[in-house]
Amino acid sequence: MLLIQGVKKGFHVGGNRIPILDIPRWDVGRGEKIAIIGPSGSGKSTLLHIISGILRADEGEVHIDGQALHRMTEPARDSFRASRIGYILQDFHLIPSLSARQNVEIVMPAQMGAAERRKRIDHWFERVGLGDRSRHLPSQLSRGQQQRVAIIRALVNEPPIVLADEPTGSLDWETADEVTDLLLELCREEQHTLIVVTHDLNMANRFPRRVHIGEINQISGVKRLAESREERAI
Ligand SMILES: Nc1ncnc2c1ncn2[C@@H]1O[C@H](COP(=O)(O)OP(=O)(O)OP(=O)(O)O)[C@@H](O)[C@H]1O
Repeated sequence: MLLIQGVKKGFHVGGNRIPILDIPRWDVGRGEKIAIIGPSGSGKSTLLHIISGILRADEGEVHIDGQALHRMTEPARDSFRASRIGYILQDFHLIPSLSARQNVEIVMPAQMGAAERRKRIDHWFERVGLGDRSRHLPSQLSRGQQQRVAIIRALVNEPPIVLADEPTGSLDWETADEVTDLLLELCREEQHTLIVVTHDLNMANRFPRRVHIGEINQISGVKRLAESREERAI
């Protein structure tokens, strides 16, 4: 479902290229649920950005669901992301002036009829236990409830792959556990592939597969520093 091959990514800072990712090959099967763990600055978010097409790798290939992301133009990647990838962030990124249900509705296909849209939204809000809250503004919801709305928004278009960057990072531990269980449950029901980046070992331990970023990425912090020094010396 996901294949990354020969991917390299670096950032230019002050005239030097700092290598961040060097991934010979990483394969993820359809429906897998994976938690990626590893130290701060080791490239976990950068990896998610490359999988989602927000960032382009300097070299290498990214295939999702049979599509070659690395060959797409930026607008094509944007539209692929909108329709085929669910993305969940630590800070929810809900639009404050829209109700919870409107925050979901804006990502749904424009050609879908109003009645069908309403039915799907009602179903999802019931499913995550927010049946009576869908007309509330984000500011009227708790953080855990806001993350549930963000989860609906990520899943409502039935993307084959769901990516989450620290989805429990701003929740207390009890709410974090609830949100983790809900996310895993929904992704199991719908057979989504789920890749989560997290510092929360409690969250990671709930996943059937945990991967340390060092198993995927050949560049460690020490190597990164050494390589940027070498490049500076040339
Ligand atoms: N746009 C950018 N320009 C320069 N350097 C960047 C840029 N984005 C990320 N970096 C650097 O790339 C490295 C990896 O960042 P990334 O956010 O992927 O790490 P991470 O493992 O997700 O960290 P954390 O766990 O703290 O979120 C860091 O050293 C960061 O400073």
